[in-house]
Amino acid sequence: MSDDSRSSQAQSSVAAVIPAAGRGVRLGPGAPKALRALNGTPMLIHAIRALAASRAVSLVVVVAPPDGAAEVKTLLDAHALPDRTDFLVVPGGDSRQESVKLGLDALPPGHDIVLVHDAARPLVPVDTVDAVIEAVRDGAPAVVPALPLADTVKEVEPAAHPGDPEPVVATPERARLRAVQTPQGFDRATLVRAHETVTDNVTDDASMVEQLGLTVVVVPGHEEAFKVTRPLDLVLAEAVLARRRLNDGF
Ligand SMILES: Nc1ccn([C@@H]2O[C@H](COP(=O)(O)OP(=O)(O)OP(=O)(O)O)[C@@H](O)[C@H]2O)c(=O)n1
Ligand SMILES: C[C@](O)(CO)[C@H](O)COP(=O)(O)O
Repeated sequence: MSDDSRSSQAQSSVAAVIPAAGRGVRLGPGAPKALRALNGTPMLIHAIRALAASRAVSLVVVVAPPDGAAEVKTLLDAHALPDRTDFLVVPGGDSRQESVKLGLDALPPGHDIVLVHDAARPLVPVDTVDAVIEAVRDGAPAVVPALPLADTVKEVEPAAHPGDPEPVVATPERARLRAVQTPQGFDRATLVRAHETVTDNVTDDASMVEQLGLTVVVVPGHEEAFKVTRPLDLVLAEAVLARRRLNDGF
């Protein structure tokens, strides 16, 4: 990338889309996952604060549960959030991909870099957010934070019937595998094109950019950017928050 284009990217403002429309089936019965409390505060508010902690982020688009946009607007009004950040709330869709697309469609002009961040990753540190933004500003069309795996991974032939044993097909070389987190960062035009082009249902936005044949760059992720998916993740999230409170001297 030339010095000129790098400096114009460096000044471009960053918007974040936060898909928060999921039910949280794997977490068990209750309110939509993003609205459940962690240390008394909704997970979504933690996630918004984590993104808005980056001084580069000037707009956050929250993609609310389809029937929960009004409730989310009320939540945003009721919690302290940075003045320098603007907020929009839009209703989401049936899949994460659809929800992200609805958030993208609501983005006003003027934001050339877009982050997509799961509400279900409420504790991502601001340094990770900034590292993703910096890599996009350095010219990568798509950037994902990721960590090496702790476990060996097996590819299996999925069971035809529940309870049947699953034969192992392969053991991928672990050193080449990464567990991918969010926020994922994109040159906005690339992300829009990916969402307009790719029709299969995928689990993250970066894989849509891969399907366009473009390079996706990995930056170091963070253990605290884990996704709250199952009940034990709530225990871990509360423990991380308790440790942060101790470290902050509260
Ligand atoms: N229709 C959907 C489904 C998911 N998400 C969001 O995508 C993120 C990652 O999804 P996941 O952790 O799988 O959340 P859920 O879909 O809620 O979880 P589950 O599959 O257990 O129901 C979450 O912030 C979730 O709110 C969304 O905005 N719209
Ligand atoms: C985007 C993501 O968080 C990256 O790890 C993940 O793919 C979301 O997957 P889920 O099936 O919606 O939990």
